[in-house]
Amino acid sequence: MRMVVANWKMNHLRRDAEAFCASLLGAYKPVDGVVAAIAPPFPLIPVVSRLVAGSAVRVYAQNAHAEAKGAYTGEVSMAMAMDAGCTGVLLGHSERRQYNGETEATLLPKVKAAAAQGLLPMLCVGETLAQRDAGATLDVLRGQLSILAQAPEGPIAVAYEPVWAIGTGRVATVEQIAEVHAFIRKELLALMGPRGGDVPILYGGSVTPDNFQDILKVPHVAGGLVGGASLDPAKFLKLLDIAAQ
Ligand SMILES: O=C(CO)COP(=O)(O)O
Repeated sequence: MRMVVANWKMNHLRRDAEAFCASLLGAYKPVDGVVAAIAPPFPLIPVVSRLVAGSAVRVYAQNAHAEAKGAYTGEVSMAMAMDAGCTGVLLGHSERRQYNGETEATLLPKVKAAAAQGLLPMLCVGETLAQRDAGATLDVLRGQLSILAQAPEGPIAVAYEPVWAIGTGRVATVEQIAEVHAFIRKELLALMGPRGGDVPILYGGSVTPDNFQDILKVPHVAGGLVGGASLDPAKFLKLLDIAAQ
């Protein structure tokens, strides 16, 4: 199975989402074994969900809270995300680790809450440039993945996004991706047992239609988590086409 996930981050207003979905759905031909998902900002989740209803396109949240409800001003629960039309949720994106203090301690309850709600948790991991330069990449990833030793039952996905490749146009080399994805697979098997072999591992970081084909050829790469290029429906469609090949 392959996945192409559009992470819109904090971009687009309703009119942009409407135009995007009109272009996408006008040309999108679902292919067995290729999952297409859009992760819009919270206010656009119901908008996009309504627009893609009846199509094969899935909607994910970019984050959600671990608690079921209560006095958490500004937060959105897993149940709310699902109620608005989501089937999955990104967790631990590097921007949330950087700006919102997400750590393994906050992420494990979120992974559990997502799974309990029936949302696909997609745990994002990745090293900074300083960590890579210090030779600490695999240690950092080992730490970020460690919470999956307590992974709940049910499907789970992982996205490897080297922080230095996000929004920089500086894509990781296929050798770098190959090394890390093989390492992540080994860790998942060690942490989760045989089902760690089935966890899709996506690559993210300056994915474009120009480099996606080569990235998908790397062993243990199950797709792309795409930021910038996913804002353009033509590019998102091209990425889906490439994933279908
Ligand atoms: O962070 C990303 C997706 O979650 C990657 O963003 P870019 O594709 O813009 O580098």
